[in-house]
Amino acid sequence: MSFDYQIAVIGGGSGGLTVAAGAASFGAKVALIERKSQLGGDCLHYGCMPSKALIQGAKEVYQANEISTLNDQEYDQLFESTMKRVQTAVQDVQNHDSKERFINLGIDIYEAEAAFEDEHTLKVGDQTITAKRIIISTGSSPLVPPIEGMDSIDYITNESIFSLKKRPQSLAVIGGGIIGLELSQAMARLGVEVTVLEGAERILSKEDEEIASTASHLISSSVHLMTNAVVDKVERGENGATIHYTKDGQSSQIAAEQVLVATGRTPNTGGLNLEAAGIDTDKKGFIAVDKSLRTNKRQVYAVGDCNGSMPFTHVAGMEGKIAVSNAVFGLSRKVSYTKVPWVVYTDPEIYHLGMTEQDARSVYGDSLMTFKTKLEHNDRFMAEQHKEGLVKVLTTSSGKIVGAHAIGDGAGEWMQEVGTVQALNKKFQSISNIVHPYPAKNNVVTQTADLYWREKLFNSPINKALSWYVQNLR
Ligand SMILES: Cc1cc2nc3c(=O)[nH]c(=O)nc-3n(C[C@H](O)[C@H](O)[C@H](O)COP(=O)(O)OP(=O)(O)OC[C@H]3O[C@@H](n4cnc5c(N)ncnc54)[C@H](O)[C@@H]3O)c2cc1C
Ligand SMILES: NC(=O)c1ccc[n+]([C@@H]2O[C@H](COP(=O)([O-])OP(=O)(O)OC[C@H]3O[C@@H](n4cnc5c(N)ncnc54)[C@H](O)[C@@H]3O)[C@@H](O)[C@H]2O)c1
Repeated sequence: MSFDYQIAVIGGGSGGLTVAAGAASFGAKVALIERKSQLGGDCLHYGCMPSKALIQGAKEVYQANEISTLNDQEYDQLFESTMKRVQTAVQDVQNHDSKERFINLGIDIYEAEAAFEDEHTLKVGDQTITAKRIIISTGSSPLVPPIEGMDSIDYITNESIFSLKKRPQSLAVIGGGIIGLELSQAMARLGVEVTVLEGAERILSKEDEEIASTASHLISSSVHLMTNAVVDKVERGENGATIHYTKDGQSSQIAAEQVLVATGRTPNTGGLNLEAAGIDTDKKGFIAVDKSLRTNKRQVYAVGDCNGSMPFTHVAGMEGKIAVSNAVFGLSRKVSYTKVPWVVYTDPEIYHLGMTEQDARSVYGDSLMTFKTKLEHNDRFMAEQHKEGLVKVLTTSSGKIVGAHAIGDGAGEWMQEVGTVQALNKKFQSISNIVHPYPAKNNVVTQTADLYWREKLFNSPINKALSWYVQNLR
């Protein structure tokens, strides 16, 4: 049977663009179908890029306010200029992810919504195309919880917050996960009164408990954080919305000019007509895949947010590369998430790799080794007076890294050293032998690795023999 294309990719975001460019560079005939007029997906338009631009702009406003207290008018102006800067940043990256770049790679781009007719055939607008293999990378959208009255208010999500033109006086954020906290802190720094309502016991429930509790303490200096706060109902208020919630059995309410919903993600599968191809989804509607990223239909793969694995851009990229090897070369490369880090871009940043202490303890019990350094014990953080935070690395007794976590100024950058060592299958203590420039922030990682030797030597017979040698023979 002949097909129009060897590979058809549905979705022109982080995952889809990796697959399309990779497959084309190996000589495959590729179709890329994206329903929006621009490529780039959520990360570029409503996610990573605008949020990081906003966070940086807000940080500068915060620093300006530390030097000289800003008034309302100044906050209004700075809010507007920060939002313009966000759009400029997105446009800069957009230029890099232009359609021309992909057309020049020999890819046929279709601007249309794709829907399956069968496992090799797609309806693409008013055309029909066939492909030997199809890779779905349709991403995800904000999951809006079924709270009474939600339809009656003009709530915002990550898809609309970056288009705000005017500074709201107040913002209620439903959800204290990564999106909720990154955006809450940035908005608070831009002069907005922010309240986070988190239904669970703690914010950042995927983070190590000690790290999340440090984050909670630090972020609560600018944002009002409420945990165990279950939103029961929202309604249109005089100037915005009224949010009714129950906290510790007590009903209460707050008013806010804007309400941001940040309560998780739902896959973009609605218009795909997966049933026509007989493609299975899991209970939450994410596309079910095996470790080779294949769906139950062997010629169809799914990568990125739509498969529900780990909703991060670098994961969509990693999965995209594996899907290219498997779909183009017929390999059976398997995906593994054990060495995938992430960063929460609050200030200070949070670095996360592998198991939390709670999870690792349940797997390794008393043999788990925990090495911790508070940033207040490191010269550079002392010098800069950014002493809040800590590093925590979890290893087996032989030094194999099973988890690494940190909260601190720039942690997303300097902690990756631990991730790199883990990816190279080296032991944590090997970092001790690498000379680091003084006083780079990553010295705190070396300090933590030194603790491994201290602990090992302290408990070992070699240490006792050495002490005897020094005391008696030197
Ligand atoms: C506020 C926010 C901040 C974030 N920050 C970070 C961060 O700092 N670091 C990080 O790693 N991750 C971050 N993420 C997550 C990251 O954005 C996603 O994990 C990533 O975009 C997923 O890539 P994807 O290719 O799966 O989906 P997307 O990039 O969303 O691409 C999917 C594309 O498919 C298209 N599409 C959908 N259905 C169809 C169809 N039927 N036909 C044709 N086209 C279709 C969509 O229009 C879209 O362009 C953030 C997310 C949010 C919301
Ligand atoms: N820096 C980054 O890499 C980055 C930044 C932003 C987003 N992301 C990705 O996007 C994903 C989605 O982020 P998110 O913050 O939406 O999801 P999340 O799962 O991190 O957090 C959602 C939070 O909302 C709470 N919640 C759910 N329903 C609620 C309700 N009705 N009332 C109150 N609280 C409620 C949950 O308990 C949870 O704490 C993340 O998991 C992450 O992978 C990554």
